[in-house]
Amino acid sequence: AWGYAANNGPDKWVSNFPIADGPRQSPIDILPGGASYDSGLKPLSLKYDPSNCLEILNNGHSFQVTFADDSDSSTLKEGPISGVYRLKQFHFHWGASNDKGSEHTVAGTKYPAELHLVHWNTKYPSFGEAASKPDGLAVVGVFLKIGDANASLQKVLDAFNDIRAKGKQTSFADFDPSTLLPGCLDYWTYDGSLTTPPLLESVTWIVCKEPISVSCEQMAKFRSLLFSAEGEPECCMVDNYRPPQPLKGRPVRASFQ
Ligand SMILES: CC(C)NC[C@H](O)COc1ccc(S(N)(=O)=O)cc1
Ligand SMILES: [Zn+2]
Repeated sequence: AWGYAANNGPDKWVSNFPIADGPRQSPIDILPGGASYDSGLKPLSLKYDPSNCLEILNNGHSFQVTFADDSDSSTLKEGPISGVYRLKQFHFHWGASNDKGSEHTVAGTKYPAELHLVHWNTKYPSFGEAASKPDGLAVVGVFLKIGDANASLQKVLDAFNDIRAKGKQTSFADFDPSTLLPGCLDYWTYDGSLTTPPLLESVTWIVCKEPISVSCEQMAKFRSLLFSAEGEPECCMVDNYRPPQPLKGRPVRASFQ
């Protein structure tokens, strides 16, 4: 099965997922100078209902917080998208040290971690259906930068003791993911893909320019999770990021000047 090790990592994915060499793969290195300001881009409209928060789980690649998506109570609208997209889950990617970990990079700069808020287009019946459509998903990416401890993030990290190993999950209620968003919602946007297998080219990427803070101690907590399941040799969950992929002529637009 795919992973992030030398024998099953990003350079090996193309053998089982040939779309890995496709025309709209993610992540990318964002060059601010190469992005074009588009005054037609609207501000993001993110409205989340904490009561939709269901559980937190270690899926062996990252940890994710899953939301009830059977109504339009936690949604993304406006921005570069048309229609209504529902929040399905959020998760992170991070490094073994603070000099790497994000998937998108900005003029070559890597952040220690990156948050992904995954939404699906309600013109389709489900996340699974939407995931195979070119306009099926919209993922909001937020960079994490070393600084003050993040009180909102700490609530998520406090649940880690129950999900240390692959396959573990626990209930996680009443969390408002908007508390993880930066104050300024200026963004870059481009057409891309899932950054893990099946690497489907169905994602409108919306990457926030402003990072949120995370402390060194909080980053250490991320690194206490395991890729491995209980009873297997322990393997720390670190460096679960795909490196930037070729832009292949895609435009990157900016919502700000
Ligand atoms: C094809 C569907 C049904 N299954 C997909 C699977 O759940 C993985 O989903 C995802 C969802 C989001 C991302 S990312 N890092 O691009 O935000 C990657 C994989
Ligand atoms: Zn992701």
